[in-house]
Amino acid sequence: MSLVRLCRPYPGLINKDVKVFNTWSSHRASTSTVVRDDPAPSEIKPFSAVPGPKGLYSVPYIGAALHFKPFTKFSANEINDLLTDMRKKYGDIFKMKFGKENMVYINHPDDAKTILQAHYEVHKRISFDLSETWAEREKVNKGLVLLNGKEWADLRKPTQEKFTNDFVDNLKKKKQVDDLLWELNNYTTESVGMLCFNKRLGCLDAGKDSPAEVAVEARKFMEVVSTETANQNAFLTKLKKEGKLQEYLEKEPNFMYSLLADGRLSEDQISSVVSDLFGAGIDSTANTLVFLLAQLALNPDKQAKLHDEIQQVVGDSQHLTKEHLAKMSYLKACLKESQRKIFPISFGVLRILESDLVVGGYQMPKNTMFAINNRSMAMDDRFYYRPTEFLPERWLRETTGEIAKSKEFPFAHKPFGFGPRACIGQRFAENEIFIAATKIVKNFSVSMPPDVKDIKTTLKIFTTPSEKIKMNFVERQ
Ligand code: HEM
Repeated sequence: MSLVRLCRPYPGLINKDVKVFNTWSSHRASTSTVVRDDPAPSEIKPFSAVPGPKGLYSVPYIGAALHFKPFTKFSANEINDLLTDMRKKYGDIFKMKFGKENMVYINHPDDAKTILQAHYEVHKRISFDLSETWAEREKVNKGLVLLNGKEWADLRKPTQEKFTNDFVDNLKKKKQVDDLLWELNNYTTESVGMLCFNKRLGCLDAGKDSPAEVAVEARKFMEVVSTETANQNAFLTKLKKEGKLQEYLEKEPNFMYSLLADGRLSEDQISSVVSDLFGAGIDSTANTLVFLLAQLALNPDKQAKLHDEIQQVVGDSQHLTKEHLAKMSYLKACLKESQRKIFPISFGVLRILESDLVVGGYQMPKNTMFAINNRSMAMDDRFYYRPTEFLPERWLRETTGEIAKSKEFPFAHKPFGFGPRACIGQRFAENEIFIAATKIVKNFSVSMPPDVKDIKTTLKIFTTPSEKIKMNFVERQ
């Protein structure tokens, strides 16, 4: 099983009959350039009228390949530039061949809203791995949904802080790192490993073979998951027999126990849930942290502003509390802005329609595949003031005027997706990122070599830097 399969947030495909549901876009933007009227029913156009490349480009499989080198200037890695080009040519909705199907690309927040808010019963997924057997995993899905919410995200806060401190101590010794993503992979593996297995994996211990290394190799990765699941199961069963389980759980809330206690799930199924979480939780958060720290390094004025906020809110306190985090609006704005500048999911948020739907004036039939082109919207000056700049201020509650126009288009930026199948790890990831960023910026001034002016990315499920990121960590006095 590939790590892509484990990490991808778009597991397999299932088919069920669903009700017909019709709606059309209702968002009203106040910015004159983007106000759009809902079409009268007589004006609704058929799917065949959705614009897009035609002729050879619409031949299954071959059509998609013709958009790339050597036929055009775009490499596969530059698909987002190609899509932005297409938007300029065809407008906010266009379709292109994706294998043998059509993929409809959505470039306007109104239409993104219509699609994300539509009614989905089964949430078919667009799979990147044809060997996927979702039916197997569907049985455990309810477990995942039950886990959605604040409680389990809070489970690991105290230990999270402990190993964030270890991570910071390591950085104090190192002073600079040549591969920031690798360091952060260790941090996020430790973090999500603690969530999944209730124990430290030792990723941050000097001189030890890092489980993060193990995690990038799929076979060993599954070994870690199944061994730890079995260990955890045995441990909890022993506590239960000894009558000590309740006491243990009160002191040490346990994520895996909530799955084991569910009774509907076998150990294999729990391994499957946990491997999803473990896989999805490593690359996603590590890359997001890399880009956040890189943006702060590239924008020292914003870093100074964040440091001021941290000093004001946290001061000399050794412990970060949730009250501290609640007050740090600039920190949250920095993360949101960093995710806007570099959208974490390379392909954007994807959906398959389960019933007919009018989107942007077109009648889209059931089973239409949509890609919300978040990256293109993020750089669109109809929705963002000076979109190429890192401006966390645009997200602050008190900011008004043109700079804040992004707040009128919440559906342009959904880095964790939306609705019942939105990211299950959002709160956990945000906590992890906020704690790490606060501790790092509190302790260090971060910078990159002076010749680095921007971050280039490469196309993976989770957007990742195309080159190793070197970062200096200069301890603050
Ligand atoms: C910054 C970090 C992360 C980002 C940006 C991110 C983003 C996403 C996105 C965009 C989706 C698809 C949502 C949709 O289609 O509406 C998703 C799904 C998912 N994410 Fe995350 N994620 C992150 C961290 C995590 C973590 C830490 C975990 C686990 C601990 C996790 C577990 C999952 C799972 C299991 C799904 C599939 C949910 C389902 O299909 O019901 N993610 N994520």
